[in-house]
Amino acid sequence: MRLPLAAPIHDLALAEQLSRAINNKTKPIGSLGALESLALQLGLIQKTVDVRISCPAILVFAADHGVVAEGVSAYPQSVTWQMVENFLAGGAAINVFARQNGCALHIVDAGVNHEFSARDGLVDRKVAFGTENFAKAPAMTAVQCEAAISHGIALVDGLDGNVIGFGEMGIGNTTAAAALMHKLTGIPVADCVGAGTGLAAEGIAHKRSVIEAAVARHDGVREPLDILATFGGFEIAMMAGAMLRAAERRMVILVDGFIVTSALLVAARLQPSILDYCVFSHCSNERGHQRMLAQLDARPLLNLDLRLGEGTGCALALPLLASAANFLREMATFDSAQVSQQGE
Ligand SMILES: O=C(O)c1ccc[n+]([C@@H]2O[C@H](COP(=O)([O-])O)[C@@H](O)[C@H]2O)c1
Ligand SMILES: Cc1cc2nc[nH]c2cc1C
Repeated sequence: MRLPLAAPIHDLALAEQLSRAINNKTKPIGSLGALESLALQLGLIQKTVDVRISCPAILVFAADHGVVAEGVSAYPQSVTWQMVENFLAGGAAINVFARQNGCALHIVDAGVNHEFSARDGLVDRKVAFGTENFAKAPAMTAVQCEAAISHGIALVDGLDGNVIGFGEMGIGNTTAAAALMHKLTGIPVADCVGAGTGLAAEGIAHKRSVIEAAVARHDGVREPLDILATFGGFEIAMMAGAMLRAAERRMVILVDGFIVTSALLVAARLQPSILDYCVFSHCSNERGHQRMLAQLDARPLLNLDLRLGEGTGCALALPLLASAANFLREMATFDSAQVSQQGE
């Protein structure tokens, strides 16, 4: 399988041109804070000072996880397909926020343990009816893992816009994400596990022991793609593939919470330059997300104690991304508005 290549966005001359454009706007230097760094990043990604957000889309990747058989989630597996139906009916939080912000929403069945009837709005890329239980066997075969990555790549080729937001739905996927985090960063499992959909302390301790035992069982696994196949999920692998292709196409990658960031961890091990294209929408309340973000040197835009997933952080951060592009394109300069500069 040929993996997409992400070119670094570094360009000193353009960075200077962008900084000059940002500093010439009618505001004290630096006063738009994180929006200024965002505008600079957008300019470097799009290779222009004329930055714009066009046709943003959020993709929600849904899949099931065999490891739920170990009792690692507060909710039953059936919630995955039931929430997919809710997405298709327009009633979930992500539907509300995407509608509110004029963002297209695509629901992808990456591997839900349910037979859906075909219909508009559901993108069928089912690799299998859920992964294997990684407490007992690798979650997926290498072939399944490659299939999921390839589907992710192809899905991005079908998009017209220049911003892609990542969301997911999958009961049990915080267990997969925590295992990936541990394997890819070396951070102790205890610091990677959290409440997920709402486990109490006892449940979190059990989840930790399930992951620790599985990590010991699959001891020799070292390479990022092997780690992904052993502990990941179909939605996580599909997101990793889609992220890699999005960066190759110089799209902005909007990152949601703990699970989406775990897919990015995998992708960044394969292609470190992918991080140049990422905008981190928020810091999730899931324990572990803060440290995961720190591993990636990421500064999230929002801190709202969200822990929902679905791409909700992306939808909420989208207006900030638009504000960054719009201030750079539309604000008057000191010259054009005849406003005196510092010390003039
Ligand atoms: O995005 C997050 O940071 C996040 C944190 C905790 C839970 N979730 C969502 O909750 C589900 C996984 O939780 P769990 O407890 O079943 O592993 C899955 O559908 C995720 O979208 C999402
Ligand atoms: C109801 C519900 C909605 C979700 N959305 C994302 N993960 C979820 C988990 C549950 C349990």
